[in-house]
Amino acid sequence: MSYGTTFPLWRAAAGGAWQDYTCHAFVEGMRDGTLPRAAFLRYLVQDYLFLVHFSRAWSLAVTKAETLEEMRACAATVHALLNDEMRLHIETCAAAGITEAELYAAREAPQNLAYTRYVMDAGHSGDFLDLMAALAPCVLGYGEIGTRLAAAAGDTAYADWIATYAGDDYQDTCRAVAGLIDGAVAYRLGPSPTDSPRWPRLCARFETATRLEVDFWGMGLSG
Ligand SMILES: Cc1ncc(CO)c(N)n1
Repeated sequence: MSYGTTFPLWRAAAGGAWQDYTCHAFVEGMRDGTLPRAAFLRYLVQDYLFLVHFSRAWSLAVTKAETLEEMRACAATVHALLNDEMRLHIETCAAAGITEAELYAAREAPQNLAYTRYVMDAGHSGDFLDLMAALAPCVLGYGEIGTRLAAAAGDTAYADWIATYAGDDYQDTCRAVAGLIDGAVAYRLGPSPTDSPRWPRLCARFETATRLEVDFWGMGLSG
C-alpha cells in the first residue's frame, strides 16, 4: 500500500512507531477475533467522539487551504467522516444498546483528548501542511490496517469494522487524501521537499500523531 509519494516517506521516517500502530495487539485481536467485545465497544464509543473532533480538524483544513481544489478535497473528507465512516460506529453501538445521544454525551478518555486536540493545535499553530502531517497517520494508517486485515482475517466478529476500512468508500478517501497531500507539498515546498527546512518538523508531527494512535489502541485494550 503506497498512497502517493509523501506518505511513504513520512511513514519510513516514523520508524518503529508505525509498526507499533498498525500491528498493535488491538489490531491483531480484531484480525483473529480474540479481542474482547468490551474492549472493542470501549474503543468504538471513544472513536465516535474522535471522529467528531477529527471532522472539526478537517473542517479547519478547509479554512487553511490555499486553493479551491484543496478546499474541495478537505470538504469531501469531512463529508466522508460524518456521513460514511461514522455509520459503522452508530450502527454497531445501536446493536449493543448504546444510542447516538449516549455516544455524543460520553466522556472523552485522556488519550482521545490528547490526540484530537494535538491535531487541532497542529492546524491552529501551523499551516495547511502541519495539519496534513498530523492528519495523515489516522486516515492512511486505518487504510493500511483495513487492507491487511481484509486479506489476513481469521474467523472474527470484527468483519464489519474490517470491511469499513478495506472497502471502496474508505480506500477512495485514502487515495484522495494521499493525492491532496502530495499536491499540497509540491505547491508549498517545491520539487525537492525533503531538502526543505520544514521537512524534519513535518516528519516529527507525523510521528507524534502515530504515537498518539498507539496510545489510542492502548486505551481500548486497558480502559
Ligand atoms: C483513532 C482513529 N484513527 C484513525 C481513524 C480513521 O479515520 C479513526 N476512525 N480513529
